[in-house]
Amino acid sequence: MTPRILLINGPNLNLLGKREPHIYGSATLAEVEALARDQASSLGVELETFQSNHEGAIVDRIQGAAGWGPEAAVDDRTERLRKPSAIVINPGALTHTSVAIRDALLAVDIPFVEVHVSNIHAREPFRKHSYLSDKAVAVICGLGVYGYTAAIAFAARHLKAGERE
Ligand SMILES: O=C1C[C@@](O)(C(=O)O)C[C@@H](O)[C@@H]1O
Repeated sequence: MTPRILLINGPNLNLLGKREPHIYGSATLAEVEALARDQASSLGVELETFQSNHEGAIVDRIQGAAGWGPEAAVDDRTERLRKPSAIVINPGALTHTSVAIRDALLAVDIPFVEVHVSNIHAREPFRKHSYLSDKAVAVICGLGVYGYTAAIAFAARHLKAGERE
């Protein structure tokens, strides 16, 4: 079965290209997702994308990846669970606050890569702490939106072992 990667973006990342372009660059989220989709298809993996400004919606989507909760991910055709082999997540500001997203990622037991467009260590002190980094397979920050490309390439190559039906 084709490996699947779930790309999640948190609050305000729908404003990529508009918000603080000197920090986040000029590419929009639609462009980032389109590039990620092309990259995934050339790597032979399926990609799902999800963005929300709401912590609970992100928790629901993560639970759904394991077939739990209101967003349970079931293949339309086969009705079988399509659990992703990896999650690539930029939780935005929730990185620095959300025990709930940490707990959801640990509950579903899907390896994840944490991505930040900016270098969170070169900004305000409160951005240095992440509730996810110690549980992430890898953390990428400061590469601009190329960070998503690097994360997907890594996930496709190294996290296929977690492949499940
Ligand atoms: O919204 C964001 C975006 C961010 O995750 C990044 O991609 O650099 C960094 C966070 O501190 C910030 O709140």
